[in-house]
This record gives sequence, structure tokens and C-alpha cells, in this order.
Amino acid sequence: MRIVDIREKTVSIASPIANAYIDFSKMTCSTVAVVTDVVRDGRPVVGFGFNSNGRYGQGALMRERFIPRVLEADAAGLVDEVNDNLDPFAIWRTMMTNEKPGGHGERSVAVGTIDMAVWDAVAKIAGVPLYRLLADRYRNGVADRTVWVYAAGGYYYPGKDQSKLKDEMRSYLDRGYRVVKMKIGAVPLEEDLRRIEAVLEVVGSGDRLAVDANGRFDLETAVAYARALKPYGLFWYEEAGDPLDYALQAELAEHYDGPMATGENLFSHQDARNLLRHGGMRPDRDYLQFDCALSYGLVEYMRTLEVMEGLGWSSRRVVPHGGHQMSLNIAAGLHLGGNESYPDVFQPFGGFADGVPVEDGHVALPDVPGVGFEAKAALYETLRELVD
Ligand SMILES: O=C([O-])CC(=O)C(=O)O
Ligand SMILES: [Mg+2]
Repeated sequence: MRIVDIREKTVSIASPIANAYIDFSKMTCSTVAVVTDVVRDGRPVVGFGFNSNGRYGQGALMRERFIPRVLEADAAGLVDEVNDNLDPFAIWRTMMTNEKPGGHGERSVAVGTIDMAVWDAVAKIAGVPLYRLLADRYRNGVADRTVWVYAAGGYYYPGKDQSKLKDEMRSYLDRGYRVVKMKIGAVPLEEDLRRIEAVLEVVGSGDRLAVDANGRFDLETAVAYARALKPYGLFWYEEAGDPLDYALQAELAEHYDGPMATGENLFSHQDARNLLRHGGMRPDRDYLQFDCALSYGLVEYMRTLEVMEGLGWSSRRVVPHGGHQMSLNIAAGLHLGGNESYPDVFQPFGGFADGVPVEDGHVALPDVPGVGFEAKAALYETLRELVD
């Protein structure tokens, strides 16, 4: 059993939307196919992966370092004899050969994307959905039947007035979501408060609305927003300051007793550990948003979950960033608290399996081998381009 090829391609996910820090007018992402010599249903098993929005395609790093290391390795060393399958941990170690610690910038995205494709292949070789494989291997066979999801959107874009923002949020509720998320921080506080109040008119109460500043604020601005947001009783206040400014996050907690969320821009278990040690995050109410597709994949994610456990955090406090099916599988199989969803943006990568409705804020997973990409037609069409 061996990996015979790993292919990658950079695809556009450009759109006119903006958050408080970046616009997505030139956004790209990598797609990856891990081609194996294992045959199922008369065809070679191919695992697919892609990286989440917000970091660009990582083709150069994959081509120059990570793909050659896997293809040049002794194939026997990448096999999990016990499970008669590929070994994602051995493949991960091979990819990370001769990589120094620290500085988790873009390579964590490159490795995370290949790792997603490896796990897709592993679950396909086993003939089961990935969440089932994870629950069987690591959670005594118990998987969550459905996963709580919230609808992320509410971006800034040219010509978007409050009535359009309200229409967007109403359409999420119509599609079964109970909690929605909108961007803040790209306009003055007073204007954001008017936008928030417009959305509250649609969703009804603060506990159905999360806001996301995308790391834009200095401490003073973060605190000013905290004071203004407090009376709304929001679902969470996300990424107020720079993702690596743990002191800011800790100080902010002194001014805001409602739930806060952060972590989408932390790409390793060491960074996650620093946040939990020094960021003042509160395990009884705050949320962690680590995204495997940006942070060295599921192999590293398991280390992050271990770090959390060691520091007294339930895995249920994790609601990953990224709105992709990989995190949805991890959520169901490893008992996370939920998953982000982008019903309208970042297509075809956002959203879940076709024909599986969101009901009362929860979504079920399709019963197909692997991550479930084949159950999302528009996405599968894009991924297939790597092998057709
Ligand atoms: O706008 C983005 O970069 C995405 C983001 O923060 C989120 O989904 O939480
Ligand atoms: Mg965010």
C-alpha cells in the first residue's frame, strides 16, 4: 500500500467581501489530491483536501518540500500495519523532517492541507465516513449524530446597506440556522452599533448573534467595543485584538464578562497552549476556534486537544473556524462544540453536504466514505480537476 502521487492546484476564491483586516478580492486556496494504489469499487482511492479561507494557496511550499518528502520516503514506513491503512502520523512526521520548531506561518497551511487529503484517503480505505473512523479509534465508538453550526457572514462590501445585511441574516434563519455572525471593526464604533442593532431586529436577541473583529483592535478600541457590546448579551465577541497578543486578550477579559472567541490564527499546539496559559481565556464560557486546515492538520489537532484537556478545557469549547467538512467530521467524531458554516461565501468550499438541511441549528453528516466531499457536487467538481 502506498501513495503514488500528490497533486496540488491553486484555485481562486476571490470575492468582493472584506472583514476589518483584509478584503478577499485576490484570495486563493490550494486543493490537493493524494493518489494511492489501493483500489476500492474498481478505482484507486484518492484523498482530497483544501485549505481554509484567509490564507492563500500554498503550492510552492508543497512542491518544494512537503510533497517530495512523502513521495521519496520508504512506502513501508508510511503504513499503519494494525489498521491495514496509511498512517497519517508517520506521513506527518515525514513531511516535517528537517523543519525547525516555532514560526508557524505558511507551512502549517501546506501541511494541514495535505493532512486533510491523507485522512480522507484513510477513511475511504477503511470504507467509512471520517467521523465514524475517528469516533471508533479515539472515542470508544461514540460519535455525535449532528453538529451545532452557526452561519458566518455579515461581511462588508461595496453597496451593502443595512437592508441587505438584514436580508442576508434573515435568509440564514430561513435555512435553519439559529445563531449568525457578522463582521465588526472596519467602520467607526457608532456605525457598527447601528449595523448590530439592524441585525438584532432580525435575529431577535443578542444570544443569536456573534461579532468578529478579525484582530483589528488595539487594547483601547477593544475595550471601547467591549463596553458598547456588553448590553446586547451577544453570543460571542471574536478576535478583538492581534491573535498573538495574549496580554491584550487577558486584559480585555477584565472588561468583558460575556463569551469571547479566538484562535483561528493560531497554527500549532504550542501557540494554542500559550493562549490558554497567558490569554485569560475562561473555560466556563469562552470559545476556541483552531482550524485544522490552517494548523498542520488533524494530527496536530489531536495534540492541541490534548493540551486543552491538560489545562482543564473541555473539547466542547472548540468551535473551529473555516466552515469546512473536515472540521465537521472532527466535531462529530472527536466531540467538539460545533462548527462554523459559510452558507453563502467561499463557495464551493463553504457549506456541507448537498441535501442535508440545517435543522434547528444542527446539521447531520452524510454516510459516505471519507470526509464527504463527494456528497457536495460543486466542491467535488473542483477537486476532481486534480485527477481527471
Ligand atoms: O473573514 C475571515 O477572515 C473569516 C473569519 O474570521 C471567520 O470566519 O471567523
Ligand atoms: Mg474570525
